[in-house]
Amino acid sequence: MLTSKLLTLVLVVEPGRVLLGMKKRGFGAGKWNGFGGKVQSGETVEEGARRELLEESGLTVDTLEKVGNIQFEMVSDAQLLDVHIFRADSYNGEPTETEEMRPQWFDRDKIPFDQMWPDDKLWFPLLLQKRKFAGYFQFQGHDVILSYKLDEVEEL
Ligand SMILES: Nc1[nH]c(=O)nc2c1ncn2[C@H]1C[C@H](O)[C@@H](COP(=O)(O)OP(=O)(O)OP(=O)(O)O)O1
Repeated sequence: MLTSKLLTLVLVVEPGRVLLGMKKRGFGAGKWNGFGGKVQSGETVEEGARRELLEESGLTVDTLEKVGNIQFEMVSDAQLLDVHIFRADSYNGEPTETEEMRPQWFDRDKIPFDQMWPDDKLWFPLLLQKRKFAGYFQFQGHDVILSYKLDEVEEL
């Protein structure tokens, strides 16, 4: 049976640019990504998102907007990754390098999709346009998408 692991991902967006972090270790190391990780027992998904954002970037946010939910299946792994994606349009603090992530701003038209998870280029345009989405991606390894479904939704 497929069980699933709850994960968060936060994208901090300013009018012309997006903050990404270079993942220095663990799952997805070597890729630019939003900030996030596993939801711990006893916390809500949003609490987990705020905690991971602070741990990985040094930032806090007043408002997190739920923008996406994607399930990832890695073939030969019995556990689905259930990733809840949030957008923050303002933040407090200064982006700070941590043991896990090196933050860097990218202009909206220079997002390094070739150094990101390959699904990101499909849903980033929706996130940047403040549209909500839900999806499912089946991966072989970390670079090949075998199949996927991605839909814009009204509510998450
Ligand atoms: N295909 C994908 N596209 C994407 O954009 N983000 C993904 C992704 N698959 C996973 N992620 C995100 C979700 C989450 O924010 C992060 C993985 O979580 P973690 O950082 O907790 O993993 P680690 O194994 O490094 O955890 P720790 O051992 O707790 O540090 O990668």
